[in-house]
Amino acid sequence: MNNSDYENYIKLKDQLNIYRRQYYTEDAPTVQDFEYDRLYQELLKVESAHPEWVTNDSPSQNVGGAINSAFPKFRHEIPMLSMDDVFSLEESQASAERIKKFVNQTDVEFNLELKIDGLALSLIYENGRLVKGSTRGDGFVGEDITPNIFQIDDVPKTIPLKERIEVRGECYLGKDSFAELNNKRLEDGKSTFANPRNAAAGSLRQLDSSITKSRHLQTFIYFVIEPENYGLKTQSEALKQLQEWGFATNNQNRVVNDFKEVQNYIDEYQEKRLDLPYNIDGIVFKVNDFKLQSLLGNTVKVPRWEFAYKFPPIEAHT
Ligand SMILES: NC(=O)c1cc2c(N)ncc(C(N)=O)c2s1
Repeated sequence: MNNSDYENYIKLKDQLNIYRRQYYTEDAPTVQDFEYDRLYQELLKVESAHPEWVTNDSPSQNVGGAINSAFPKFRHEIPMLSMDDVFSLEESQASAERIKKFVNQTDVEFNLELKIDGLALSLIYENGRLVKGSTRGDGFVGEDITPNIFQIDDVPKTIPLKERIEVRGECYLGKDSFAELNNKRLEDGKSTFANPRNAAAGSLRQLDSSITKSRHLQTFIYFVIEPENYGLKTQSEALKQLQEWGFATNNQNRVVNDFKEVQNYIDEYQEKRLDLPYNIDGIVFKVNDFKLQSLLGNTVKVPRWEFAYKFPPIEAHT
């Protein structure tokens, strides 16, 4: 083993852990997402060549980040996993082929959804009433932010379902609300947020709920946990049911069967993303059939039945 290779790996791992703490815990990253993604892919490459170097504190062994201890902790009954990222159409095609091979089926339907640039959240309802809201945290233990969730207008406080249910999605700040917030902060001589995702995270993880209320946060809910308990058979059906229950859902999803349709969807939203009223940073591929999702299951860190295609960074036109 070349000592400097190992030393460079440790330096890369430590640098990525600093970036993660800034992004997930301090809501104030100092590096752009695409730069973080590039370094993270480099770490994965080194670790696949040297698995014996991998330790528990590596970013590849953890989801999300440390939590703000000021909030009560909330242990997720089912871990809130992240997902694998791919960075090209070819890689997304290869991932889709691997999934088809795993289930030994050539005609697997995928539900394509916009990847919202926000922060993950979980909502739990009992007897039709919202009883718990939490962040992802490290995927296993998140922050109980229930009082703040009640301040988000588009989160239904009651739903027409008596059974206990957990749903998950993304909390985000729309582009206009973000611009208004930063202009107000500039007028008040305060620091501005680097981007809507950090502003949403900083607003949702506020200890003062009235501040959360003032920030006009929004949500897109896109997961029903244990959907078969509610008679749901596919992801596209679950999205429709979530909307009928009163959740804010993103209806730009598309069920696709072949790769031409995937290419069309990616091209369409790579164009449209600049005009959408919220930030997206990619496309989520989900196996549409829940029985196939169960067959595929999860690896230690990510589901096998979903992955994200990440758009290239938007060129800043100076
Ligand atoms: N599993 C994850 O970490 C996800 C993250 C996201 C995201 N940021 N936006 C949209 C979706 C979606 N439509 O499923 C997912 S899924």
